[in-house]
Amino acid sequence: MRIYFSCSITGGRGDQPAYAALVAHLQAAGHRVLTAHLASPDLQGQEGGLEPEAVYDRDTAWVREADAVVAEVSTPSHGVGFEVAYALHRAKPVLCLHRRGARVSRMITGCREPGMACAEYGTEAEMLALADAFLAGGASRP
Ligand SMILES: O=c1[nH]c(=O)n([C@H]2C[C@H](O)[C@@H](COP(=O)(O)O)O2)cc1CO
Repeated sequence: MRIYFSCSITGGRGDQPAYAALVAHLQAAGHRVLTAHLASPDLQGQEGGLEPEAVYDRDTAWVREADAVVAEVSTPSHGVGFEVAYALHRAKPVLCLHRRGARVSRMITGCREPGMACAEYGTEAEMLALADAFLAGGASRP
């Protein structure tokens, strides 16, 4: 599947190791992660020179191209929240994953839009298993 992986940049990069593990796992399973670069530890260097309009146009095109969105939402991020809503309103299945105990907006955890799934994990292995289950079944929902 073509997957738009979404994660915090401006909101903070404290969960970057989890982003990297998730993207590597999805790629190893044969998925095409359109935004794999977002998991990189030196992302700011790669994205820093881009104009905001270029980022917006590129990323919204990738969301439209994707079969599903997998977002790691433990670290609050305007961009991730926007991408989640943008995807849902184009009937893309969305999975929002967050660490147990992370403070996540109730606009995410309370969202009951068609195609939306939200799950918490305790360990990295649990996070990966949740993503697998979503892509194997839940991601086929309209
Ligand atoms: O430079 C960027 N490149 C980029 O692709 N994004 C997108 C992808 C991420 O899933 C999301 C992160 O948003 P934010 O920067 O508000 O945390 O927005 C966001 C930025 C910076 O706002």
